[in-house]
Formats: sequence, C-alpha cells, structure tokens
Amino acid sequence: MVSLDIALQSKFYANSPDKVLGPLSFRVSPGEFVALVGPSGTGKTTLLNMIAALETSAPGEIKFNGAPLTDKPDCKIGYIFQQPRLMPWLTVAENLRLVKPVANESEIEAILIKVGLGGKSALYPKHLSGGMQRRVSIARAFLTEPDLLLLDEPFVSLDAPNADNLRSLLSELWVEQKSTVIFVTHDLNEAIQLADRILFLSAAPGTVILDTPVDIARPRLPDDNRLQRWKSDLLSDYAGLLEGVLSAPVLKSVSRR
Ligand SMILES: Nc1ncnc2c1ncn2[C@@H]1O[C@H](COP(=O)(O)OP(=O)(O)OP(=O)(O)O)[C@@H](O)[C@H]1O
Repeated sequence: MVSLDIALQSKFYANSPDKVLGPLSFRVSPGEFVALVGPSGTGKTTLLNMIAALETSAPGEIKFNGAPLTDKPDCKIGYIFQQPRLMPWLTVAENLRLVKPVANESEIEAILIKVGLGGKSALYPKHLSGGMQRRVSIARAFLTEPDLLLLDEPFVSLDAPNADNLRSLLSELWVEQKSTVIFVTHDLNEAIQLADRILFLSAAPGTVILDTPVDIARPRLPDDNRLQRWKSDLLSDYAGLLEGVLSAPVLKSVSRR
C-alpha cells in the first residue's frame, strides 16, 4: 500500500497548445479506493499514465509515500486498461508471466481460480470470451500484489451481468490485497458502489471540482437502495456544480439510470 500525492500546475502535450490538466492537487491515503469521474477528454487517462510513469511529469508533481516519482517507481503498480491488452500469441499463463516471470504454476493457477478461470492457463486469448479476457487482465494486475492499482474504465462496453460480476471480483481482490486504487469511470453508479471517495473533474483542462467521501458501509450491492439514495442526495446537493460533468454526452445515460 502506498500514499499518493498529486500536485501539478499544468500538463501540456508537446504537440499541442491546449492545457490538458491542472491545477490539480489531491492526496490518496494508503489502501484508499478513489474514483475519478469526469467528462471525456478531461485528462483522466493522461493522469493515470503520469502516475504510472508512462507519461512525463515534472519533478515533485507526483509522490509515492512522500517521495518524488522516478522513472522506476519503487512500488509495485498494476494497471488495468479499457481493453484487456493480452498478447494473442501467448497463452493465459504466459500473459500472466509477462508481469511476474518467476510465478510458478501453482501461483498462476491460484490467481486464475480467484478470477473464475481455473484450468484455463494453457488457452490462448482467442479461445476466451471478452469477459474472460478481462478476468485475465484483472488476474495479471493482482498477480504482482500491487501497492497501487490504476484502472481506466475497465468494465466499459461489457453487458450488465458481466460488469456486475467483475465489479464484485474487483472488490473482493481489493479487500484481500488492500492496494491503493485509482479508478477512472464515466459511470457514477459504479463509482458509488466501489469507491471510498469520488473526485469529480471539470471539463478540460481537468481540475477537481468536488471531492466527496462515499460514506456507505460495505458490502454494497448494485441494487442496494442506499446507493440510489446517496446518488439522489449528491445530485440534489451539488446539482449546479455537477451539471457540466453529468451532462457531458458520455455521462448522460448514467445520470438517467
Ligand atoms: N499523446 C498525446 N498527444 C497529444 N494529445 C494527447 C495525447 N494523449 C491524449 N491527448 C489529448 O489530451 C486530452 C485528454 O485526453 P485523455 O485521454 O487523458 O482524456 P480522458 O479524460 O481520459 O478521456 P476519455 O474519458 O474520453 O477516455 C485530449 O484532448 C486528448 O486528445
């Protein structure tokens, strides 16, 4: 588990004059599950990439346990992308070993059993359904027991039962491993179900316009009335503030649910 401190004035890409992010300042405590919700193009993926050192940041803008991020962060980071990104020419076990070459067969099988894929280690991605491939990507992230887990809309475009199953699986693994989590989503219901705290980002350039704890005791099931009540209260308390965020095209369907 790590704490994460973000303090950045601005983020630009070299090939564009437009500011993507900033100013942005927040802290994530060890073991905390934070959801980032915001309109499309507000820099959420950019921020995750900066935290994972896949994108440049200035010295001191990102700190793990109070220490500035370096090219090789000295904490284990798991990253689950929108698409599973499995190597099609490698088996399930070989895909998992990409992140942990020393993992032995029983370790691989143990994590596959946890994600409901026991006995599937020798299969190739093309033999798996879309939902199963996402399970492999979750197994790959948790195999390293990450201190910090970054998730970028991992359940988008899945059918509702599959997405529900994978959210439960994510919650179980998080409770077990207690990684610090940053979860990007467009789905407010999903954020409320999973997160300890939600940060709402403005339209680009992304800044935090609302930082709210989700004070609902766990476990939280998707059809739990407390989630809907909490959402209604949030939307009535902060209607004006969140209007821009929740009326963005990609979020419209969510706020109607
Ligand atoms: N490598 C890059 N070079 C230049 N501009 C980029 C690059 N990557 C992203 N951008 C731009 O930065 C802005 C933020 O993109 P980003 O993908 O971080 O937003 P996002 O909030 O994750 O969007 P979405 O919710 O649609 O996934 C966009 O305008 C995008 O076009």
